[in-house]
Order: sequence, then C-alpha cells, then structure tokens
Amino acid sequence: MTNTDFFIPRLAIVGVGLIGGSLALALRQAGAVGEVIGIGRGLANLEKALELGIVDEITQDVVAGTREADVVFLATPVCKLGEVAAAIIPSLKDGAVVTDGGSVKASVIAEIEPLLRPEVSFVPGHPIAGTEQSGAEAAFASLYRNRRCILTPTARTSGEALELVQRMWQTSGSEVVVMEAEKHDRILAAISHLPHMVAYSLVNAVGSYDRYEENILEYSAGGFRDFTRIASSDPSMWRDIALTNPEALIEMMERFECFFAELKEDVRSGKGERLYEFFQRSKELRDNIL
Ligand SMILES: NC(=O)c1ccc[n+]([C@@H]2O[C@H](COP(=O)([O-])OP(=O)(O)OC[C@H]3O[C@@H](n4cnc5c(N)ncnc54)[C@H](O)[C@@H]3O)[C@@H](O)[C@H]2O)c1
Ligand SMILES: O=C(O)C(=O)C[C@]1(C(=O)O)C=C[C@@H](O)C=C1
Repeated sequence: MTNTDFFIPRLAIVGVGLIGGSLALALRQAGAVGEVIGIGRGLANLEKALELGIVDEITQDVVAGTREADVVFLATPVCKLGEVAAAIIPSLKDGAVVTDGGSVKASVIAEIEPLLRPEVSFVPGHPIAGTEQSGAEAAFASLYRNRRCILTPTARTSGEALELVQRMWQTSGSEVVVMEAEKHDRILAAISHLPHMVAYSLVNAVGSYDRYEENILEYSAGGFRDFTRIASSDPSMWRDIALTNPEALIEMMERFECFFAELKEDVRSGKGERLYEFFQRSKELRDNIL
C-alpha cells in the first residue's frame, strides 16, 4: 500500500547487503517503490535477498539488471563503485538517476563523474547509519530512521535528480544534509573512520598481549565490548575506506596520537589534576551528543 506521494517505479540495487537491502526494505515499507531488482556477484546472497522479500528479481548481470531502472542505487564496497558505474552508464535509459551509499565521497565522484553522459544524472550520497554486520540478512527497514544522510552534489548534479534522491532518503526516515564532498570526507574521517582505526588497533594490541598463557579477551566486559563492537566490521570495507580517504584520515590519526601522547605523559608523571580535567572535558562532550 502506498502511504507516500513519492514513488520509484523501478529501483535497481547493485550490492544487496546491509546498506542496499535496508534502503529497499525502507522504501517498500513506505510503499514508495514498485519493482526492486537486486544485482550482485554472489548468488547465495541474492537468493537470500529474494527469500527475505528485499527484492522482486535478482540477476548477476549488472547491465541487464539496471537497463530499465528509474533509479540505480550503488551499494557495493567503495573500491567497486567506479567499476560498476563504468559498466552500466552506457546502457541506462535516458533520465535514469544513479546514486550511491559509499562511505567516502571525493574519490567516488572523481571516478564516476567522467563516465556520465547528459541523459544520466549522478547524486553522490552517504547514509550515516550502519552496523558491524554485512550481507542481505543484516538488512532491516528501520536502519535509516532518525539518522542523517549526507548528499554531496557537484556542479554537474541536476537539481531535479538531487530533489528525487533527497525525497528517497526522507521517505526512508532520514534527515538529509547537503554539503561538499571534501567537507564530508573530513567530517567522516573524524567521526567514523578514525574510531574504526582506533577500535581495530585496540583489539589487535590487547588481543596479541601474550604475557600469560591464556586469551585475555575472554575477560572483556562492557567497556571493552562496547568500545570495540565496530572492530567486528567487514575488513574489506574498511580497507577500501582507508585507501580512498587517506589524507583526511591521517590528519585525524595524527591528532589522536597527540592527545594520546599527552595523556600518556600525564599518566607517567602522575598529574592527577590534568587527568581529571581531560576526562571531565571528554565526558561533557560525550554527554552532550545524547
Ligand atoms: N556498513 C556500514 O555501516 C555502512 C554505512 C554507510 C555506508 N556504507 C557503505 O555502503 C556500501 C555497502 O556496504 P554494506 O555494509 O552494505 O556492505 P555489504 O557487504 O553488506 O554489501 C555489499 C554487497 O555488494 C556486493 N558486491 C561486491 N562487489 C560487487 C560488484 N562488483 N558488483 C555487484 N555487487 C557487488 C557484495 O556481494 C555485497 O552483497 C559500502 O560502500 C560502504 O562503504 C556502509
Ligand atoms: O554503527 C556502525 O557499526 C557503523 O560503523 C556505522 C558507520 C559509523 O561509523 O558510524 C560506519 C560507516 C559508515 O559509512 C557510516 C556509519
């Protein structure tokens, strides 16, 4: 049943995992989509998506699956987005809108924009929502509810296409924010990419500690587990993100190193007052997010 005046007759999702699958489910739940075609490489995952009612049709042929689509959502790992766009853009129908959900924007735009032709629009996007799980089975309809979705249009993005993609994310429950790709990449390096690097490092540092002949991770309780949930995220996704946003990420890693080095010095020299102030400032910033 349709409960919105926004409607996409034919939506193609390339990469029916957590992000692509959840968009399909959210739009279906809102009655905002007609047919959904799921395109991917792994047949087992596509069959699961069909069985779960995420998509109506599946194919491993990316050109055939996208040819008649009104909107194509690219939800593959970041390093595959350009390759997929190059394969499909020549055969998309006139007026088709391509958008993506990649976690990094400037490198994706640099790859995809030169491939465009006047009849096909591209709206770069990134839903700021996710979990540490992947694949179609991890998808759920409410993933984007009350989350932000950042769109990073360029001078070549048509206003009409931008509005359509904006409405698509709003229909999925998100608040849409528009900004430049470079600003997006710097903000995400700080708020998302750095925390993943820290979590992966922490688990490796603690997990390889071998002073005792036992696995000390088994002693982990709330603190360690809450902090490191994201270290269970897909390693190939995070390899791609690190490779495609290195400048902004290194800037944030260096900033983190400075804070950590100061903290270490204050611990070493027993500066209780400085430690208290550091923890207090951090607590206030963290408490204010909620
Ligand atoms: N997981 C998150 O928290 C999150 C949040 C926001 C954005 N993103 C971005 O969304 C994208 C997808 O992430 P995800 O978490 O849904 O991953 P996922 O692994 O759950 O899904 C990706 C899917 O793409 C398929 N795929 C890989 N290469 C392909 C190709 N060449 N052609 C077609 N299909 C291909 C995979 O088989 C998989 O089913 C990534 O670009 C990621 O950076 C992820
Ligand atoms: O909640 C998580 O598990 C996430 O990692 C989601 C998260 C994030 O860092 O917040 C991860 C990558 C994205 O591109 C967007 C969101």
